[in-house]
Amino acid sequence: MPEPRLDPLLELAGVTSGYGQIQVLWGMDLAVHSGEVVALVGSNGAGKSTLLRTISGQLAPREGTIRFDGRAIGGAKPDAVLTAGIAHVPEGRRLFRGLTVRDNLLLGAYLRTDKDDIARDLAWVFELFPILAERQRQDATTLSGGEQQMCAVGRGIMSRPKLLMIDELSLGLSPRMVEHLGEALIQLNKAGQTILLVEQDVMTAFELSHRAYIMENGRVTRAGASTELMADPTVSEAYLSI
Ligand SMILES: Nc1ncnc2c1ncn2[C@@H]1O[C@H](COP(=O)(O)OP(=O)(O)OP(=O)(O)O)[C@@H](O)[C@H]1O
Repeated sequence: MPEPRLDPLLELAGVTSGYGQIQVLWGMDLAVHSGEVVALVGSNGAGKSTLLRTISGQLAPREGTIRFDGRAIGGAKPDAVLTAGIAHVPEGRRLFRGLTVRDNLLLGAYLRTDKDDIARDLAWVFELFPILAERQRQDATTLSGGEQQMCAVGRGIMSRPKLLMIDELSLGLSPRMVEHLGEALIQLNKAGQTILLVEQDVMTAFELSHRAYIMENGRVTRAGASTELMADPTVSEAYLSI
């Protein structure tokens, strides 16, 4: 994996967020540097998806700041966040029924006008996931679970994001498929893509990332280099056995 640069591309400081009366995030601090893969792990309900929704503009932070690429983006609408360069691959893939794989992928580029580059990026997605090229005329919702995840990640890539956020890469997939997707993510990162990965499978998360944050009840409880967290007995006792 390439060495990350030092300037934070994404920086959260003291972010609180939630739904109506329910507060989920309680002062989140987090940084992602250009070139890094950063994993966010933690048990069910820790607030990982809520954090991604708060970054991508589906939820507005109640307190704290979110800076991306040198600008404050906290509270910006989803389209503005996407235009600023953050793509969010949601949990559950959310592909559009009645649209082909190709059209679902092209939807990721709906805010772009650079036709030649869009064609080049589509070819790149097909290089990363050759099965999608084979199935490009098929209704995307008839793909297998793993292929749907490839299509969802591909749709994220099609916005040519500076930061690609993926919620639960491995959810419901076979170990072989998770390995295949993981290899594609490593290839993507080697090509320069910065990635923030939410992942319940802690081993997969550590293996794919440079650094990781462990979240519990809406707060960061541990953070560090993934290799160090993996080797830490208190972490392995708490997370790697489940
Ligand atoms: N739309 C919503 N309305 C109200 N509460 C919600 C909503 N979505 C999530 N929550 C609550 O927010 C808390 C955090 O959920 P979130 O999905 O962010 O956790 P998570 O860490 O991603 O968990 P999981 O790994 O199970 O997806 C949970 O208590 C959940 O019930």
